[in-house]
Amino acid sequence: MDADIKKVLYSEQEIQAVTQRLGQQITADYQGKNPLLVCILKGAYLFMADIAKNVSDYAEVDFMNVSSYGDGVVSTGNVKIIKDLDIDVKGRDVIIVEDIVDTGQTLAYLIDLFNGRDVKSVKVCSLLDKPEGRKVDVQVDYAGFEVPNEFVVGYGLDYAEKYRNLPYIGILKPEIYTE
Ligand SMILES: O=P(O)(O)OC[C@H]1O[C@H](OP(=O)(O)OP(=O)(O)O)[C@H](O)[C@@H]1O
Ligand code: HPA
Ligand SMILES: [Mg+2]
Repeated sequence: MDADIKKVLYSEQEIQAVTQRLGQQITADYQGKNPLLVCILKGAYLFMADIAKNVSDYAEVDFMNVSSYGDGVVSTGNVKIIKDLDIDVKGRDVIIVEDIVDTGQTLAYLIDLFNGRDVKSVKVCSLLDKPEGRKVDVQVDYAGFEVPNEFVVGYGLDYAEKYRNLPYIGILKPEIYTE
């Protein structure tokens, strides 16, 4: 599978170190608050597990599946809810756990949605941030790594559902999606 990867950006070890750092920051900031960690499927499935293990105070977890890329490398701009949360977010301190913030459209949609559901607070923890991809202005409160304006895969991130199980983050060879 590595044959499709142009360059490895972050190794499994580097990702582990960053999830520890972010987990410790969240623990310090949410002492005694029982935050709700909301995993945005499918991309954040591995990151969520690592973040949750590194938050060493009480936290709850829930899962939401939203999609806007389908099988392509460009956002359709249309964020679809495939599975909603089970837990009521009203009055909760919500932390959205994302794999990547690219155009920012998914995040903007989710923040609006949660504010409309009367959360007490909503913050964002994303493994990757691609600032050059931004179309809407959104803020990432807990960010792992900045990535260049290229299509990246691995550690949860896919192209047409492939590569999610790679243990590292890499740039996908453009010929894979242009040929
Ligand atoms: O900032 P944006 O441009 O909105 O992109 C970020 C979102 O896009 C990807 O989800 P995708 O729609 O590919 O669904 P998936 O997580 O199931 O792959 C990714 O996992 C983020 O949720
Ligand atoms: O670079 C990316 N890779 C995979 N999924 C994505 N969703 C938004 N940007 C990306
Ligand atoms: Mg995807």
